[in-house]
Amino acid sequence: MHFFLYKTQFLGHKTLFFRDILLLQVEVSLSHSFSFASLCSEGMLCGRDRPGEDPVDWWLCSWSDITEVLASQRELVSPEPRVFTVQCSEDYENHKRYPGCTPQKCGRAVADGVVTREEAQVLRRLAERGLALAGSEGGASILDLHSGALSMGKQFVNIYRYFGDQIGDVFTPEDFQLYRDVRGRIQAIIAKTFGLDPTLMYLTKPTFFSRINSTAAKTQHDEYWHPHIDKVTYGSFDYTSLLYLSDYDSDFTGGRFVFMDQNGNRTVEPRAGRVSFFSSGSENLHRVEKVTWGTRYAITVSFTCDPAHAIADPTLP
Ligand SMILES: O=C(O)CCC(=O)C(=O)O
Ligand SMILES: [Fe+2]
Repeated sequence: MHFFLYKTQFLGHKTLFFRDILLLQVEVSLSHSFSFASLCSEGMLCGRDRPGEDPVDWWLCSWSDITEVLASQRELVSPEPRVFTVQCSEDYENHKRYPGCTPQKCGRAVADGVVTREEAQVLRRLAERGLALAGSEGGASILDLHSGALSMGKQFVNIYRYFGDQIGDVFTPEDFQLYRDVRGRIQAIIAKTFGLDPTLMYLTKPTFFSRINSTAAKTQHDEYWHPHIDKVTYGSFDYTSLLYLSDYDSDFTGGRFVFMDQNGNRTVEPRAGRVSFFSSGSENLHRVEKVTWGTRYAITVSFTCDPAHAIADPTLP
């Protein structure tokens, strides 16, 4: 159950986190003709929080727990992606527009025909070797081949600097070629699905491998499960994609990806070789369920429309 708080003074909105609960604070001006029912939309249960106590009214809302599976691990979504259109949020209006790239059509899609399971296995082994060099003390570790960031204990090190000469024994030029090739195919399918010019989309940071297991979090970096909006969390993102490198239910349990819509949850079950992609604004609020058993590998591959935020493909030093 997700709880939302509304405050009666419309000055904007912000999202706050409290443990696993997302608090969405919407302030509505008293002069604004305001019907609470219009905020408390479909599927939500609302009530007044601490009535009479606060000079400003707070409303506590819970969103429905109805869950729809957009793609289960067992099915193969191929050759065409399965596309779900959603209305774009206003997030993009506060940013410079880049014709041919800025989302005009928003939504989410799942495609199993872009990356083969064999390719996913090669990338997973790459992630396993890289992350075996260090890793977080908590349950979530990352490896960013672009910046070199690698989780180590409670912090990060630069894998290229820290492991210098050893890097050639861990990654091969063929691994990096596959990584670049796969990111190009993901870029192409996002462009085709959303009607974009692929040459006007740029890879952005962070783009990283993740390894998640059920070990308890030791620092905030390990808390991957909070609901979030990628454009808010990471700034430059316009399109997010996830390439899954392991299978829900056989390699790990928990760890499903959840879109948190106003009228319920919509999940994508990870499947090795599955690419899930979506526009990065608040139309795609999401979270990852806690992993309860096993190890989950994925790559977050992010794209921006702003050339100033572009990053280059990684190369071996
Ligand atoms: O690994 C996933 O399924 C999602 C990760 C995510 O939400 C993110 O990297 O922003
Ligand atoms: Fe995310």
